This record gives sequence, structure tokens and C-alpha cells, in this order.
Amino acid sequence: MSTVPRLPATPREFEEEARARLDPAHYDYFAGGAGDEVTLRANEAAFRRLALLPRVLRGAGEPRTEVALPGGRAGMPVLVAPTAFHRLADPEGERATARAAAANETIMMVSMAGTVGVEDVAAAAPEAVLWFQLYIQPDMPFTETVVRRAEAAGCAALVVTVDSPARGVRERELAHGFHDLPDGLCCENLRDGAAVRPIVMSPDIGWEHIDRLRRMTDLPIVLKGIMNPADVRPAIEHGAAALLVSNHGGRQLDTLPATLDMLPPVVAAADGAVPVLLDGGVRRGTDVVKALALGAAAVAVGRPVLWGLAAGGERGAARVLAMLRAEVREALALCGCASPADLDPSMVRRTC
Ligand SMILES: Cc1cc2nc3c(=O)[nH]c(=O)nc-3n(C[C@H](O)[C@H](O)[C@H](O)COP(=O)(O)O)c2cc1C
Ligand SMILES: O=C(O)C(=O)c1ccccc1
Repeated sequence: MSTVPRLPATPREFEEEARARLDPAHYDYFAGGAGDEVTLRANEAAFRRLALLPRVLRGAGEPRTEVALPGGRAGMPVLVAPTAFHRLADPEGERATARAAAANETIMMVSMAGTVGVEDVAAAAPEAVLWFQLYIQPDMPFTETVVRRAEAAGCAALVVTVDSPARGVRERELAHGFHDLPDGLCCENLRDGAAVRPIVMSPDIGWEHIDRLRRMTDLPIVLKGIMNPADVRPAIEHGAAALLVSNHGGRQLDTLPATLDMLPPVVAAADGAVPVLLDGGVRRGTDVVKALALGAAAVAVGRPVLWGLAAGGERGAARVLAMLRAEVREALALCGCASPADLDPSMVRRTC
């Protein structure tokens, strides 16, 4: 009789299991943040500081969890954030992640630094809604080549990461001497004929590049890495269809505030013109509901999906997403909400 291995039951257990299975250098690559990891810790801590204040006797009925976004509908307000190098966690890599996202009716943002080409990700999960994450390369003809690949693969939006004019310095990577993918793995989306280009994080990228991208494609553009409310108006003026409040999971500049703490001022600056999403430190359904109460249209998770993938491949990643979906439904129900639209800022309270 064959037995199916037992999967962990909590987010913490998923991370422990992933840590036990991964090469320590790869675990630290996934887990680590920049500098003293102040921002990395701040993201989760901000959720813990906030308490929920449910409403009662609203007769809301069974809650619905789906949300409509510029790049399509998601069955739950928890998307898969773009993360690099999934084949370090599981041989199927991004194919497994896409199937796990599709099984939970959610959207996967496919990293430009993926270890499976975007066409193969799409082919592995034909029902998945994919958004393609792009680092605009200063070589704009090459950037266009990558955009055309994402379009041809059927991606429904471009997620342009704007928090990376340089690569963040992560001391855990330095300690292991982790610089490159092992032999046999590469960034398949960076293929250029027989060669694979390195990803350039360029300080020369400016709003004019967003304008050029806007002219290049009809896909909605999501700007990922907006933290300062002063950047919201220009983002809208330059044609962003949505904003993703993100500090890159604390992996770029250290000592940025928690994303949850910048969500209210960014939402206020957007003033309903575009939906605002958030990532960073989301681990439980209650975290999701807190962000939605403060005005997020949806959230995304990075590391939790990697832990699922490392602990149990496609099945592990799918379980992590299914747990989050069940927790969101439960938290909405216990808050007296029929849908995310019933949440509002009066339903969260700072405790310290
Ligand atoms: C291992 C790892 C790789 C990442 N790679 C990318 C990437 O290729 N592109 C990108 O825009 N963001 C990348 N991110 C940032 C995530 O998209 C996201 O902002 C962050 O992980 C959210 O925080 P969380 O991990 O606490 O959920 C990466 C994050 C991690 C942990
Ligand atoms: O590690 C990261 O956070 C990341 O964004 C990245 C970008 C390019 C290549 C590999 C990883």
C-alpha cells in the first residue's frame, strides 16, 4: 500500500519542513532579507500589532472570497507573489506553483527570474491566470522581446518591479557564497538565442520607461514596490492599472517600514483611481482580512508558497494556498462579512 506523505498543518510547520529539506544556502536565500532584516521582521510584526474588531448580527450569510482585478478575476484575495528560482525548491519548479495556483483559482505572478520559461509554465497549467513580473532592462529591444514572450504565453498583466534600481545586499547570501544557480538551472525567461542574459537591475530606469512600456503593450501594468505615497500620482498619470505596496519582502533596502503601515496613506493617495494590492508578511487569513479592511483590493504571498513547494511540491504549495483560502473565508464569516467589500478600517485597531 502506498501512503501519501503527511503535509505540515501550520505556516510555521511548513517553514520548518522546508528548512529541513532545503540546502541551507537555498533556505537562507529564500528566507533572508537585506541588512539587519529590520524590514523583513517589521512586515510580520505589523500584522501582529493590529487587532480585528468584528461586527455582529449582520446576517451576512456564507462569505464569498472572489475579487475582480485589472488582470482578471481571482477566487480568493490572496495571489502568488513573484519569487525567483522555484526549481531550487522542487524539480517541477514554477510548473508546480502554477498548478497549485490554478487549483485554488488564484493568480500567479510569474517571476522574470523563473527557472521554467513562461511558455512552459502556461502550458503546464492551462487554466491558471498568470501575470508576468518584469524588471525593465535598459536594453529596451530586449525588454520588448521578453514582453512579447509573456503576451504570447497568455499572461494577463505585467507586474513591473520598481523597487530595484540595484540589488539588495543580503548577508545570508554572502555568508553562504550564494551567487548563482547550480549547474543545469538558469533564468529561462532571459534566454537570448544560445545565451542567457543576466538580469540587470538598473538605476537608469525612470518614468519614461513606463511610458515606453505602456506604448509597447495593451496589457495592464501593475507597479510593484510602491511605498511612498508621493509616487502614487505619477504612477497613475503614467498609466499604472494597479499598485502593489511592497518592500520586496525586506530584501532590497533595509529599514523601510512594514508594508501594512504604508497601506493606508497609499490607499488615500490612490483615492479609488486604481486598486491597491499589498505583499509582505502575510501568513494567515486574519492578516489578509486586516489588509483588506485597510483598503487593499488583494494581497500576495511570497515565502509561504516557497515553503509549501519545498515541503511538498505542487501538493504542498496547493495546501498552503488552500489553508489561506479557508482561513480568509472563516475570518470574513467571523467578522460578519458577506465579502471583502464589507470590511472597512473601523474593523481593525492598533494595539501598541
Ligand atoms: C526568494 C525570493 C525571491 C524573490 N524574487 C522576486 C522576483 O524575482 N521579482 C520580484 O518582483 N520580487 C521578488 N521577490 C519579492 C516577492 O515578490 C514579494 O515582494 C515578497 O516575497 C513578499 O513578502 P513575503 O515573502 O513576506 O510574502 C522575491 C522574494 C523572495 C522571498
Ligand atoms: O531575490 C530576489 O528577491 C529577486 O528579486 C531576484 C531578482 C533577480 C534574480 C534573482 C532574484
